[in-house]
Amino acid sequence: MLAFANAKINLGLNVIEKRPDGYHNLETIFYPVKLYDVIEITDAVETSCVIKGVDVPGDATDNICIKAYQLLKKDFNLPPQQITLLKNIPVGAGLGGGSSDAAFLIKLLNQKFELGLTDNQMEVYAGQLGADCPFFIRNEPVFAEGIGDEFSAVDLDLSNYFMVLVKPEVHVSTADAYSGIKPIIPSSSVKDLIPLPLKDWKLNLKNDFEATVFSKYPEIERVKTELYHAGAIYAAMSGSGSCVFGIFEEETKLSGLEKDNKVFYNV
Ligand SMILES: C[C@@](CO)(OP(=O)(O)O)[C@H](O)COP(=O)(O)OP(=O)(O)OC[C@H]1O[C@@H](n2ccc(N)nc2=O)[C@H](O)[C@@H]1O
Ligand SMILES: Nc1ncnc2c1ncn2[C@@H]1O[C@H](COP(=O)(O)OP(=O)(O)O)[C@@H](O)[C@H]1O
Repeated sequence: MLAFANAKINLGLNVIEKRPDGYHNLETIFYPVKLYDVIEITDAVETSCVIKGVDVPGDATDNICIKAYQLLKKDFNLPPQQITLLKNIPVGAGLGGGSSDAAFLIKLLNQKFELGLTDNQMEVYAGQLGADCPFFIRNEPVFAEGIGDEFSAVDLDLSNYFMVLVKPEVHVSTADAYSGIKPIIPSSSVKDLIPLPLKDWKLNLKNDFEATVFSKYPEIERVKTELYHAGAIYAAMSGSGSCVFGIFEEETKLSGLEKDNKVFYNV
């Protein structure tokens, strides 16, 4: 049985406060994008994870897919599975690839073994694997609050635009990005800015991680600048980086950017 686990981008991201548990309350829009990992589960003698494609740091036995399987196995009598992951989503990119793999594996296991879990129940399991994971259960554009796990619907459809993702070689650790941030209550909520015409996002919609991440890795800021030079209506870093996305009205080619970066078109 197969699943196609897509990436996400963040449209606006305000880090509001640090919580007593060390996590941060934030507000952002999660928007699914058409860049996919492929996950296959098959019955096996022993549970294992085989990874192909993009290199994932660490041992396959520590992969978040194994953690997702073990989490459900605690509550359900699951037979051993071979999990084959074809990794296409860049790692440490702010695209939520690992979180998506975990959420889609929960959905696959629920379907294959007819566990009868509702979306709400799967979101609770996903939340135990990472703050970003619950979003990928319903996988629809949402305004997210709390640690990124409290959702409200948002009416947003970018399918008439062209989206370009650029992944600079540098890898940004999410925990490091949060530790470099000074939380602040924003003057305007992302929720109130998103209904603005797209051409006004550039001056209004910000990602709080950009200042500290750009000062440490100027090459990421250069990518954002180049996307604007190429005609993007809006460009920003996704999440804690290092991926930068550009939204265009017309199809575009960015010949200069392909040299030092991985570029994905029309995702
Ligand atoms: C920044 C965001 C924005 O969407 O995405 P990415 O850029 O990583 O994709 C998320 O908040 C990342 O969520 P996720 O990547 O699932 O985080 P986790 O694995 O749960 O946590 C990694 C580390 O980030 C910090 N963390 C994460 C989420 C949060 N709301 N506050 C935090 O302080 C904690 O230090 C935690 O130990
Ligand atoms: N299936 C997986 N895909 C990607 N990363 C994984 C996976 N399993 C575990 N990881 C670990 O999670 C970390 C964050 O991964 P990822 O979700 O790609 O980043 P981000 O939070 O920036 O979107 C990586 O450093 C990686 O070692």
